[in-house]
Amino acid sequence: MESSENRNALNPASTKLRLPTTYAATATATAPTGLKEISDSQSNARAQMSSIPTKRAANDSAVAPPDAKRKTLVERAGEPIQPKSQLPAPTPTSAFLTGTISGASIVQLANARNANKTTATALPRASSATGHRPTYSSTNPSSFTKSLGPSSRPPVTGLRQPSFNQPTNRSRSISKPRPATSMSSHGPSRDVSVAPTQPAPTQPPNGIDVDERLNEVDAEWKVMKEAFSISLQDKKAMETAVQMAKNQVDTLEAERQKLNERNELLQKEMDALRQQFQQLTLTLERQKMDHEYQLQNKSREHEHEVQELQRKLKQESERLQRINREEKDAFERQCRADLEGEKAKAAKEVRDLRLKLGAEQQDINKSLLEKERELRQLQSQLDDLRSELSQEQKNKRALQEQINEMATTNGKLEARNQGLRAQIDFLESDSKQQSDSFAQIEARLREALEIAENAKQKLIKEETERRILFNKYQELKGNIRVMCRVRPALGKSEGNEAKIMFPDAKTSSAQIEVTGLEEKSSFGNINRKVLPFEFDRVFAPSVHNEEIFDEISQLVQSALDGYNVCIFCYGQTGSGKTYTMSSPDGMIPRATHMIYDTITKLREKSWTYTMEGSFVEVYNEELNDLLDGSNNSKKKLEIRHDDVRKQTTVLNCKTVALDSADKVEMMLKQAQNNRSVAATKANERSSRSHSVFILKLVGENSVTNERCEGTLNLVDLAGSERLKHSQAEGERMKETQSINKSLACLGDVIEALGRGSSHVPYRNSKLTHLLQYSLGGNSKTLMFVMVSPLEAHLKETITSLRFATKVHNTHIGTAKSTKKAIKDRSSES
Ligand SMILES: Nc1ncnc2c1ncn2[C@@H]1O[C@H](COP(=O)(O)OP(=O)(O)OP(=O)(O)O)[C@@H](O)[C@H]1O
Repeated sequence: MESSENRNALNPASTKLRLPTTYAATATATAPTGLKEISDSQSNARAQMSSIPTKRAANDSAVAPPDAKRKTLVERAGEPIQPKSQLPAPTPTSAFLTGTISGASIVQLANARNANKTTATALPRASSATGHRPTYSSTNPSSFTKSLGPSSRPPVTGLRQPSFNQPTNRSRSISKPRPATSMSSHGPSRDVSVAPTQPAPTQPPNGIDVDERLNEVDAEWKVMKEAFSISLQDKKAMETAVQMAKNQVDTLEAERQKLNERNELLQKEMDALRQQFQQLTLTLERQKMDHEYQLQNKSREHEHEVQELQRKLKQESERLQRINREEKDAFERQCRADLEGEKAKAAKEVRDLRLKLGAEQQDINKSLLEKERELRQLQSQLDDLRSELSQEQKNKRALQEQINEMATTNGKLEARNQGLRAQIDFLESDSKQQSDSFAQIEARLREALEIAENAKQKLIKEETERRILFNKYQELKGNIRVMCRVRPALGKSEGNEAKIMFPDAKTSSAQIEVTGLEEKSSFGNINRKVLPFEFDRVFAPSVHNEEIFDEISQLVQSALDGYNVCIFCYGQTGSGKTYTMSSPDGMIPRATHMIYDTITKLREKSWTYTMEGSFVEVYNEELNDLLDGSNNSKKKLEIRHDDVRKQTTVLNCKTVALDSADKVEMMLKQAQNNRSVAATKANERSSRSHSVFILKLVGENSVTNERCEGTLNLVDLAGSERLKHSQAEGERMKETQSINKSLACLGDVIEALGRGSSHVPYRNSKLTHLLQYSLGGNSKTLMFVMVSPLEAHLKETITSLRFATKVHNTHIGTAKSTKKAIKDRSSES
């Protein structure tokens, strides 16, 4: 792509305009690149050229302005060199100017020319004015060329003719031959033009010294010659530059031509394209019209098609609706037929089922009869087992007697052995008779030992059998048993006693009848209902703890046999729970004493037992260790269950190894002190928490390698009185609410166990969570419902008895149905 500068340079018009100022442009270094390159090759000329315009300018200012038509040196340099014959005859002015281009001599010559123009006589005046004498002798300024020729040279009188070829001493420097270049570059006409510079020696009229004049002329000549030489050099450089410019112009002209041609071509192409465009526009217009026409046609066609399709669709839709209606009718007919068939089939099935049910009903009745028979058999079995048990107990006693006998026999034998040994010693020195008697004695001794060993083995076997039978017996009695105990009135200060009927000691009845509160009938009569309640056993106020314990000792035995046993006392405040459980002759001390005795006896049967006790309370749904007196360092107790061993442990709870009976008493005392006690209006010193005495029993038999792990839980529940009755407030009210909630949870758990529910809500309260493995399952539970004998407590007594009845009705075993029947009667009455 060409730059704008180059494009300008290539413009012929601009080039033409610039050409006259080439030198000035060169001096200011703004010439086009082509020119600059050319000038660079002419370094010498360029240096001189640069000075030329300055000189010329100086001359122009000094010399009169030239004729307007006259061409400048540069212009003329651009002109082609004409043959000599064509050259115009140089005017004196031009010849003069050609010879004197620069320097002060030119000014002088100009002055001289002006002087010549005016008058020939003015020359001396002018010379005198300038201080120089005129160098021209010619009086005809209009024919300057003629004066240059040798022929025209005027003769010099009395003077030696100056010769250019033979210079005199004065003009030695001038007469030196000019350089060949200088000479050769100028034609002969130039030589001719120089000739007029030789002044014709004239004799001045006023007698001026000719030699002096000649010297002056020589000097002037010399100056002129030098100026001429410089001018020639300038001319040559200019010619070269002009030539180059011409070349450049030619090149540019050629370029311009090319560009013109190209421009024309492009113009033509543009015209062609314009024509093409017009044609295309026309074509497009035509095509557009065609398309629009086609589009309209298509649109019309599509409209027709759409109308056709809509018509077809309508027809198809009507056809499908018709088919659908027909199918629907057919399907409805089919469905009705099927329904009728199904109905008939179902009626037949109903008839069959009725027949079948009748048969099944008969079967059920039969099986019911059979069950009743089985029940009777079981009852008789139970009786048999009971008799067996009594028999076994008799056997046991007999065996025990036998063992005792054997032990005495063994002692006797031992004594006899001792005697025999003495006899042996005595008879040691004796003969054969002595040794025979000794052998006899030894054999008898072995026999006696063998009998003793057999008796022991039999005893162990009997013990195992006894355990099995005992457990069966316990199971038959029911795994949840409820007994009722009514405490005696402590004095008249307590108030009137309620009317309670107890069972006759001679009968096996376990029914208690409580005469209820006064009720006013609709006729205004005052009635008192008699409310009967039946439990596994009822203890009258006269019954002591000893007799109570006799009843529960079997459960303690079960704990020793490896069962989890839970005995708890339930009842309102002051009904005798703590008395029954923790008094000095209560269940806890008696149980531990019994356990000690049994453990000691069981040692003979190769059973070794360890016993650990802990005592905790549940207060406001929080577990507290009753054996840890230091309240500050109390750690939070956590319940952990071992699902495999069915055992419960309380983390961070103090456990005491009960290796002596004294430790139990100490433990109970400490627990009593630590137990949360608070005063309520219902009882002066009332326990407001549930206390649980946990006895862990682990037994191992070294002979049979048996191991048993049982737990005995003796629970003293908090008072069960209702919130309204207790008139508790603030903290007491919170305690009472908490107690009631946990007792309700206990009832729910027992109820769920009785129903055989898959989910037993043990976790609903801390108490039931703690006793999880001692309530239900394979464990044995006994609940004592404690009753106050006072009239004032009658309402609470009835509530407690109803709760206990509910628990009692969850009995598992053969007695359950009987008890249920009794319960139904009681509720009816
Ligand atoms: N069988 C009984 N023979 C003699 N006195 C009894 C008998 N039962 C309870 N008592 C006495 O009755 C009072 C209240 O008994 P106890 O403290 O055992 O009641 P409680 O139900 O444990 O009350 P709380 O739940 O408030 O502890 C005590 O003085 C106790 O000695």
